[in-house]
Amino acid sequence: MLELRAITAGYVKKAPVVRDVSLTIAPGEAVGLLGPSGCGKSTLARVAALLHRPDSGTLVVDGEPVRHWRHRAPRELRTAFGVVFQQPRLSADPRLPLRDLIAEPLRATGRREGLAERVAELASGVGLTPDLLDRRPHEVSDGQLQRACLARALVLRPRWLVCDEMTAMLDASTTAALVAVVEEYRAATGAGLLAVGHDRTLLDRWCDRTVHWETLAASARPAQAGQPVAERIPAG
Ligand SMILES: Nc1ncnc2c1ncn2[C@@H]1O[C@H](COP(=O)(O)OP(=O)(O)OP(=O)(O)O)[C@@H](O)[C@H]1O
Repeated sequence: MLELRAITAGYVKKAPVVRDVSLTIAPGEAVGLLGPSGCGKSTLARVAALLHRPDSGTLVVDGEPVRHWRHRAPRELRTAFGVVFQQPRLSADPRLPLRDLIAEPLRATGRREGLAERVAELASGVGLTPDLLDRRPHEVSDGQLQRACLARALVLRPRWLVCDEMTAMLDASTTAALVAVVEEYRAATGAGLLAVGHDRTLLDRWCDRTVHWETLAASARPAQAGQPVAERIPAG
């Protein structure tokens, strides 16, 4: 279970961009998060993935309240999350060939055994041909780089995936391919998913339910009769 309880977070102490927001994702569940640009979706996603410390509120991961974020978080908790961002070029070291980019988390956590095989298996899974693995980010397309970033997010076999507008820059066929990779991984491992986006149709198809930003702050307070706190839309 991933529980964001009454989270307030932002970048300037007295002007939080996320105020009193609560959201719970059940084990294995896929939740889509929709909302207008600039409302704070990415900030909340970063709190959920241990990348941004909230000003107040509690994040509970699989029953454990989180006390530390970023490099201070315990490694086993940090590696429970795989994160993919909207702009792969901002999250990829431009010096690394794609094979090293994908392997980065394995090296950083000292898991070198079977590294080459794991990278090859994931690269093939996300649709990267072997010749692309020797190229650096500036030598591949956005879609190819995003495939590598997704492989990197999966390489440590996370229990939770946070996809923050993962497909916003991509065409329809690459979008479908990346969503299929995420869903295959989730089917095989039971990982839960928070998918942030603007494309309601995509999120409705992809996720078990889609939540609207406007309803999230209300869910921190007792719901009033007749007031929906989240919208459940059947997948497909
Ligand atoms: N590093 C930062 N420093 C200061 N302000 C920031 C920072 N990152 C985001 N913000 C501000 O916080 C607010 C929420 O940003 P956030 O990226 O969480 O929104 P979002 O809902 O994900 O938007 P979008 O859908 O456009 O990606 C915005 O007003 C943004 O300008």
